[in-house]
Amino acid sequence: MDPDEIERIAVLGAGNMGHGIAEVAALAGYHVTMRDINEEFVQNGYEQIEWSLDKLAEKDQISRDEADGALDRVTPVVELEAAVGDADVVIEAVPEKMDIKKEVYREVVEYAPPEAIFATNTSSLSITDLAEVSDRPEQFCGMHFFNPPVRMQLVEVISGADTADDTLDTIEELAESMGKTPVRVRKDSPGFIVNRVLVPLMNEAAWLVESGDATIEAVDSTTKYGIGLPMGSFELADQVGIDVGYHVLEYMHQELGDAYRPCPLLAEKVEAEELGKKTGRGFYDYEDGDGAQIPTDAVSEGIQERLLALLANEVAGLVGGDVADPDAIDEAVKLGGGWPDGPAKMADEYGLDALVETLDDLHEATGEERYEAEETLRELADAGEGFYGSAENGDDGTEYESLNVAVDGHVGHIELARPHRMNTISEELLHELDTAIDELDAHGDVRAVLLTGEGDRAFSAGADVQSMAAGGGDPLHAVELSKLGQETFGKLESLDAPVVAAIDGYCLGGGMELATGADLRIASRRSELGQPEHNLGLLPGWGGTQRLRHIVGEGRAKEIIFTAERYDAEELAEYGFINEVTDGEELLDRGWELARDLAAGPPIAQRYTKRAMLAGRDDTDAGLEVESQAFGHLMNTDDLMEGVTAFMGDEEPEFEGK
Ligand SMILES: C/C=C/C(=O)SCCNC(=O)CCNC(=O)[C@H](O)C(C)(C)COP(=O)(O)OP(=O)(O)OC[C@H]1O[C@@H](n2cnc3c(N)ncnc32)[C@H](O)[C@@H]1OP(=O)(O)O
Repeated sequence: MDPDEIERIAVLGAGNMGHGIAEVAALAGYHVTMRDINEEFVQNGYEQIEWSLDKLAEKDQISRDEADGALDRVTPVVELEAAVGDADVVIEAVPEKMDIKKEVYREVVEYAPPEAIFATNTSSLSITDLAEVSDRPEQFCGMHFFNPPVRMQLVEVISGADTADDTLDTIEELAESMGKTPVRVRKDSPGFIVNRVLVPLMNEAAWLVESGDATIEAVDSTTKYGIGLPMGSFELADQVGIDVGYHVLEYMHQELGDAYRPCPLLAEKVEAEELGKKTGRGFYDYEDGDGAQIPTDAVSEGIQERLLALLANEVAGLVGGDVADPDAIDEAVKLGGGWPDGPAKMADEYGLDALVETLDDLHEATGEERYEAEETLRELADAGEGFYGSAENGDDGTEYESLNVAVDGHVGHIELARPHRMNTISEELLHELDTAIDELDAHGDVRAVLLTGEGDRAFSAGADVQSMAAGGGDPLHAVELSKLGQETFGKLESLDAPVVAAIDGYCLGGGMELATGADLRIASRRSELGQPEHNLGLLPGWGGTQRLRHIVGEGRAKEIIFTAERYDAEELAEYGFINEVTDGEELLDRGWELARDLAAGPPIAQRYTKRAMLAGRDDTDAGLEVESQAFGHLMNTDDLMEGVTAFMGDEEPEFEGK
């Protein structure tokens, strides 16, 4: 089916996932029938959609008209025939039990049009087994959304044994049209990508404690502050539900063998109905205790190596089994798990040879199958390579992980590319930004720079507080980190080419300090800006105590820093921080327009104007000296001749920077 032909989508199941998927589809403009087995369930789901759309409109993430339009496109039904009778795509999100799902498909085939594609939102069950009970295995695939669908970017698109490539292409385009990022899972393998990585990690965390080799505290401190994942392993298990992870693990154990034998510690928790946050108690106590309080200083190198070794082995299993490539695995886990880096990259950085050695030692000591190194992993380690090849084989161009950097005409574009972490600024991002600024500066064609944040939630929510806390907050390291931010943003500020920051969404803390380094700032109306560092007991340590006052004046700078309030774009336009406020959908176009206009300006005059203004900040005489010297230099330039000639001839000048 051609993706453009899709108009009507049936979503089966109005529970958490079902109503979330229905909402996302309706927001993308599709007509959606949402079906559940009784009036109460389906009505509940509909009310949840209404509530969620309302929240999005309240937060200005969509307009009120868009919210109303999306709700109008959702029809709640109980009759299956009414739900699927004229559907182009049927997305099934009924309970995660093979027999319930099969029963649904047996009925659906009676009513759905023959050309309709079936997509199941299962998180781990076999697509091939489910497809068998339908009458169209080649038009059947997995379409695994993450919870909550309206906020989570990732959709795993999974091939069954007989799925046609066309079907996968269409469902990927459908996911894209819903604003999601699809990642293809080439083979129907238990847990697909994200669960195949996260669930064994949870199991190994439990085995570490079960065997007496580590405490929950140390494992979570290492996971969060050593490896840098968003949550401790036990904290994550409590968040997701220990029973949920346990059942996926049981299924993997059954399908993939003893390497996935669930740790008894997990079984005990499930038996005791201590399932995590939802029951008030899991590995942490959320009712009578303080929940997950994870120390920053209990990181252990041994635990880190063991967890990374397990992760590397899972990645190798997926790559060797031709389920997915390392970059697809990394993208899926970053988007689905909110990880700052993917497991393949982390394993490469650690060194696959060291991780294989760890696995071999553990295998020899315990005989446990999960420590048997995958052939793919051993081969790569023996060849001195990583999942991404060897460093020596890399090409000359810089590869960025946390940024997207491109040159379009005379404009260099730097996009902060950690949308899954609100484009927060990690140390790695600062280093990359430093490199990107140098590269654009040295690039012969770049005459203006545009700075943006990927995604629709944040320009940047500031320093990545979690990675800052890593290492127990070493003061000497923090001094260096502060200097790194100051210098990098200073480099942007003193770049020869003018810089435009186009701000959409949150622009907080270090994000605002970064924007302060730009020459012009435009922001969408819904943006919220501020220096909230005092709320955290910090100060704006990336130049914020100095640079902001030059733009808004000392009084306003103190107000912004001391109150730590969030300001809207209009207010900061009044303070002189924002040059122009636009509607959300116009921001990017306007940013490009402005950057292109500046790129068409006289480069030498622009460069010296920036230098004179910077030099004169604290020393007007120094600034005036730079200004007069520059004025003299300009007399001798082709650009001056071009400017004057164009003016006299009433034409647009074409400056060349000579
Ligand atoms: C020298 C420089 C110093 C600094 O920059 S210090 C940091 C200054 N920045 C802040 O204090 C902002 C902190 N963040 C927030 O206040 C809120 O977030 C927002 C207002 C930006 C958004 O709120 P909401 O829409 O309710 O989303 P959510 O659930 O709070 O955040 C989504 C995910 O993003 C993570 N996150 C947000 N900001 C940061 C940050 N600065 N460092 C690390 N993570 C951050 C959260 O934890 C969460 O993650 P999960 O989905 O895994 O729970």
